Amino acid sequence: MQFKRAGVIGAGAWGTALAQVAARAGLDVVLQARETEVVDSINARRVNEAFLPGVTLEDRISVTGELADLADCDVILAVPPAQHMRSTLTAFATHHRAGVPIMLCSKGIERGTLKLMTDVLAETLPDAPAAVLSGPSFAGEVARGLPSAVTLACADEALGEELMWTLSAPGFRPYLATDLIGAEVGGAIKNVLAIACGLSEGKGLGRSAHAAIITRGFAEMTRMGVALGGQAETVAGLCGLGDLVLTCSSPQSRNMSLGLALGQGQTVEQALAGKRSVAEGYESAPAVRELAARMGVEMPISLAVAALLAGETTVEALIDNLLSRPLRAERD
Ligand SMILES: NC(=O)C1=CN([C@@H]2O[C@H](COP(=O)(O)OP(=O)(O)OC[C@H]3O[C@@H](n4cnc5c(N)ncnc54)[C@H](O)[C@@H]3O)[C@@H](O)[C@H]2O)C=CC1
Ligand SMILES: O=C(CO)COP(=O)(O)O
Repeated sequence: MQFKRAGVIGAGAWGTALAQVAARAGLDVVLQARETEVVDSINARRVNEAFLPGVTLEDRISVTGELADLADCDVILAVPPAQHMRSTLTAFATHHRAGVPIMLCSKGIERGTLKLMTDVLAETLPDAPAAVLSGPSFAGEVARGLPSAVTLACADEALGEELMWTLSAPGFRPYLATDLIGAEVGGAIKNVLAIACGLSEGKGLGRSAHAAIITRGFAEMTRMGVALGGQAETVAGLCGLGDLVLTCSSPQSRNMSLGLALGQGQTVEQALAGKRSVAEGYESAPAVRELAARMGVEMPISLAVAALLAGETTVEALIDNLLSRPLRAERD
């Protein structure tokens, strides 16, 4: 099978950037937006002013408000915020044709159910072949054509290979994997850890603390990935370590900048006020905390962030607590 027409569900920054990638890769692209203003803005000026200002969209991209307009697409990229993945896929179910693969491009764990996005897909569109696209990739950079590399995971190797070739574009390099769980876990947890890095930055704790959070955070991410049935080597790839390094290192990240604001003394409400864009770490932190308890996985940094976001501790107490944990072997 050769893919020719891609449907992108969700015209936030990342959905719009991925529409650019698919168009540059030679596909015709139908981008579905929830907001009429986004449809109008792209139709009138070829720009998604609300979520990805300053980037002129490729001619091959058409925009629609209707999921029904994606019914004739032969591959679907699902890019809503993770907490809306279930409702989005449920709404799309009547338009999905059997066998059309769904590539999950969102990063998070569903609150309440503690499910990964592949679980949500299996429950809402059980006949859809699943793939996961995740890695270090800021939407603005990707949309402008700057180079990036991501993990593309698909249990069906032949389909994965086809999707890899289909989506590769100048400057956009998908690397294949078969381990969907490993590919998903890193992307969900790195957002929580990026908030911790932002806190450290906001408090002026220095570069050494920053590197310690990334490294010990990576240990947390790996433990959870393996506990859920993923492979450590997948978590060590672009979708895990790679994305952790990116997201923890730039205030371009919504998650890191949320942590930065909290570290500089803002409340959670102040830091999130007026924001239309999603900080997935804020959304997933309670689920990560519950999952860690359920699976018996030690994740002190992630849990500390979850407690702070829930108003159960202060930034100062969080730092004191983490620094006074018992000393231990690094590999444990
Ligand atoms: N922005 C980026 O650089 C990257 C984002 N991602 C992931 O992509 C996913 C989407 O994020 P962005 O595109 O950045 O979003 P965004 O923050 O730019 O925009 C918010 C999105 O949420 C949607 N939305 C709001 N309420 C909704 C509802 N009730 N149901 C469905 N959708 C609703 C809006 O339509 C909009 O598409 C997230 O999981 C994010 O982690 C992944 C890689 C890069
Ligand atoms: O996932 C991302 C980069 O890979 C985007 O990070 P933020 O959601 O923190 O902006």
